[in-house]
Amino acid sequence: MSDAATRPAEDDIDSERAFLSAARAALRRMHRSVVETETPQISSEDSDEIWQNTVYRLARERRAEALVDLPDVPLFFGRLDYRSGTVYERDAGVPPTDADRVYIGRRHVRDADSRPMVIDWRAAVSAPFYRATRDDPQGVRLRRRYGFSDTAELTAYEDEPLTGAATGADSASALLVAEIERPRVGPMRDIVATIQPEQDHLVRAPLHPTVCIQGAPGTGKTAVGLHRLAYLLYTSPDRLAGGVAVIGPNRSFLTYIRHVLPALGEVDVAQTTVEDLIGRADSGQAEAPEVQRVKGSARMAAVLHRALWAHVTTGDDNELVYAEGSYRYRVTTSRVSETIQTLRGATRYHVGRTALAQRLAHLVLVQMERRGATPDDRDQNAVARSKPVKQIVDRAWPRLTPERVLHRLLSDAAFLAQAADGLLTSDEQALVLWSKPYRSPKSAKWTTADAALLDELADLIERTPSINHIVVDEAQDISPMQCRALARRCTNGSFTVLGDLAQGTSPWAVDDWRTLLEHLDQPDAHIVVLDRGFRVPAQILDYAARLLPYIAPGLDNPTSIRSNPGALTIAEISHEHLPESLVLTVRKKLKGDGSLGLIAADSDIGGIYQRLLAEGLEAALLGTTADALETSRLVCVPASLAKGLEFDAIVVIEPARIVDAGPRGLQRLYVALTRAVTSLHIVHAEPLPAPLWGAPGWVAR
Ligand SMILES: Nc1ncnc2c1ncn2[C@@H]1O[C@H](COP(=O)(O)OP(=O)(O)OP(=O)(O)O)[C@@H](O)[C@H]1O
Repeated sequence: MSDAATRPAEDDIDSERAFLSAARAALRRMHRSVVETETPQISSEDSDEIWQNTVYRLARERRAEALVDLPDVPLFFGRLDYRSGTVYERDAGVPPTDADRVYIGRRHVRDADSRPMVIDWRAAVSAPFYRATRDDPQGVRLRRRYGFSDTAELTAYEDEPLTGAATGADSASALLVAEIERPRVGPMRDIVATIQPEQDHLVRAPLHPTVCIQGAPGTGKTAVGLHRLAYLLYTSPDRLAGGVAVIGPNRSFLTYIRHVLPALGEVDVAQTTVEDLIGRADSGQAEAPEVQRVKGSARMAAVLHRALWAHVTTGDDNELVYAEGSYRYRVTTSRVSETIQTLRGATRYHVGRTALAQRLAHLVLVQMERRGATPDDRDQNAVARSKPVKQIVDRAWPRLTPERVLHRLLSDAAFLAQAADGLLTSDEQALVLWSKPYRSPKSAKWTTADAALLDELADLIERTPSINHIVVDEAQDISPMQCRALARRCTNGSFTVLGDLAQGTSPWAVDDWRTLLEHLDQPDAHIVVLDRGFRVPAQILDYAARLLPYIAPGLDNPTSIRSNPGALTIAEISHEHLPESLVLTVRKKLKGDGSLGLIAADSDIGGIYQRLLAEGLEAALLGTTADALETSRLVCVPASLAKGLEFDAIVVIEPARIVDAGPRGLQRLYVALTRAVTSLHIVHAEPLPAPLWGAPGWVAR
């Protein structure tokens, strides 16, 4: 597009600035009018009307909040020009203009006569801003993108005429590149001004079916997922009234992305990890990967189902005798057993328990009626709650908690063998069985994998409430049992699944999306690939892609929209000089703008951090404070927490130690190598992992 870009004339910039001021004034007027309009109060003692008053008041407060002008957020970022009369109808007597201009921004702004000044980017009218091309201009004659200073002052624009023949290979927009390369400080920014066509198709894809995005590092998966949610909340508020959530891989990542949705006007979205969503785990309770793998397998669902229902028994001495005055009503053991058999497994466990009490009561009531009595619902409930009925129910269908069932399963080898027969091998059973059982369910320390099992049991016992849409980021790392936990929280809803098979580092990491989508109960999901990288310059991305044949042979090498010949440097240093060389590198890098991330094996990063502090450098250690990414430009990142993050410059220390730190080490290294926006510097004393041998062509010593 740069062939068509124009250098803005000062006059034009002035008139655009004037329009921006006018739009700001209009927004202030809209805000004032909401604040000053009296909310109709229905004066009444009636609780419905009091409720209505509250709803009015809250809606007005929310509307007023949405109309606050944020001084550092530009009110619009783009413009579409159409032939006059294409978009707006002219009022009689109003002289025609040379073009219909549609300004696109983060929200609607209208003038005093209710004519639109700025259109919300999510409105259908805004779609051509992201999608129109010279081949398919959609009526657009010119697309204009604006550049702003950090204080939201309009400083530039870039024009792209869409009339005339396509010129073939367009290079990346200068404003897009400038936006990506704008130095980072703190949390992730929205990309609403520069969403690319392939991303826009995903952002605006319908709510159903589920969309699954396989994307190389830095292709914008997270950005797309968050913008898609903002879009869906705008276009389908009623269908999402039951709730939505964003699931991220860890709390540091959630802190990193937490401002994106609020900047897009969505302040009420729950953002959490799958572990926090499920709850129940004792944080830090470690477990061997091979045990986690068995516990995370979907076969465990059938084991748990059997284990739970094994508690429902018929027995030989279940005769029910209900006494009322001098009368005795009897229900025989075989009748009781038959009732239990019909109910067993037909509903959730606790519903079945209540139903059993009611059915037994009903059998007693039938006898009362036969005797000429006319019992009603109250009598039925009294019998259901009576001691003889309760005794039978407690014996045949005991009250259970998920913890009680799982405690028994993981401590009682015979019970496990019975529940897991034909589902888990004896080796697998031995793996999951506790070597030193906890004394009681209360004293048990539950791991992350146990939490998903408890959640499964909880749902078998009582239905889990469901919401309407879940965005799952870094989904490749989620276990089948965790997928089931998500699926049951979104029974009739849909998902946006984001991930990269090459970045799978958990013991459960999948190597195909269809399997994971089956566990999420979304077999009809659309799988879409994003392979145009925005974050990482080509030199770094190509180098990291040397790992792909080893970690994800089915994936093609990604491409990058940016090239920077000096982006990658590698330094081999002796063990002895490495710490000192690292400090020098850090000092040098800090002279530039933006953020600097140091990534090393988890066991090494603490020492590196201490060394930097001892050298008087101001650094933060990720994972120790919630706001590490905001308090310092220099952040030490344990390799296991690097996922999803990005920094302007990255230093990766001792790649071989990152690889050797545990299973899926090459995948962890791939994540570490792909975090840089501008430059990646690798420092090592130990030999590099074999796939990285051989000079990439720009090695620094
Ligand atoms: N259209 C765009 N305009 C501007 N910046 C973009 C665009 N798309 C992506 N980016 C930027 O590229 C970077 C990478 O985006 P994002 O984190 O969403 O990628 P990802 O695919 O989730 O990466 P990873 O797999 O490494 O987590 C971010 O800084 C994001 O803002």
